[in-house]
Amino acid sequence: MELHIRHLTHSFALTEVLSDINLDLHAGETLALVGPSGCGKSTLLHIVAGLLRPSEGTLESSFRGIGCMFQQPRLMPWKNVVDNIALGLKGLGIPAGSRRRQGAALALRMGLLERDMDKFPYELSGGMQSRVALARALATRPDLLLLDEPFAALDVGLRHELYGVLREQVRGTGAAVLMITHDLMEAVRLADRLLLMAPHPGRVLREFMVPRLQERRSDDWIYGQTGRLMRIREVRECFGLPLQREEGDHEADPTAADDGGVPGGMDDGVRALTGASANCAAPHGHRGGCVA
Ligand SMILES: Nc1ncnc2c1ncn2[C@@H]1O[C@H](COP(=O)(O)OP(=O)(O)OP(=O)(O)O)[C@@H](O)[C@H]1O
Repeated sequence: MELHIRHLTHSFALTEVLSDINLDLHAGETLALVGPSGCGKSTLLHIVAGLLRPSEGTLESSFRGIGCMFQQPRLMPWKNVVDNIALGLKGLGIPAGSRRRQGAALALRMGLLERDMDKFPYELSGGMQSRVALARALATRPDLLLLDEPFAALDVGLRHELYGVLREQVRGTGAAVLMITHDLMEAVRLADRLLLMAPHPGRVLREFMVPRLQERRSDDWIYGQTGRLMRIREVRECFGLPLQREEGDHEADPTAADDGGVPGGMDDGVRALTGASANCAAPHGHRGGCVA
């Protein structure tokens, strides 16, 4: 199962918000879209979800089931927690009793409590609503998950717990994940690849890969790799961060040897794949070559 996007462009009225987007996603892979507000990440996700038709370009997908979680939880106000989570299961022909059991089990995995099961969305905090929305996206065990800032409303403890739930689900189903996050550290923790997007119009500036296996990514390693990313000029410029170097800082080089002490000296740290189209002629999907 795979998704291929080629030369995708999208405009709202006369404003081009996405320009020449190329993207590949395969089963079992997690791809994080990162970039400043307004660079078109959600628009791209909506297009992949089939909610928007791109102005130009092609999108080919062989994924069969899509689970979505958008920025707004979009829960059904007249359904309680369990029924919101189990919404998609009805379409799969699962009987009501079993739907409720599966919905309740997922709610518990999301850290919700027995007493929350019958609550309606207006009775839930923002974080609880987003957990219900994430549970709903996972419930049908889709082979493609589209997640727009799924952990944004959660405290750090819950985040960690739900990272585990997502990882477990991906491992169990072999699903591909296309996720948006504003948190670079989260992207380094969860993704196999990162697409750095820039605005006006929204475009892919650079692609990074994170070769290290997720279970081997310790907090220290993640902090270190995020620090490396944050020192790359293009990343700083993209987020409007000041271009200053502190004494003792090294020029950022995402291909540099990993500082996590990998046995055998193998480098599995974050590394740049394709470069900015302006200064790198490598076609999309080319591995290696262009570095920061
Ligand atoms: N339905 C719409 N009609 C007109 N313009 C839109 C519409 N949806 C989004 N836009 C515009 O498209 C651009 C990209 O928006 P989008 O929500 O995709 O960005 P984003 O990168 O997801 O932002 P954020 O990180 O703040 O969520 C913005 O300039 C936004 O104003």
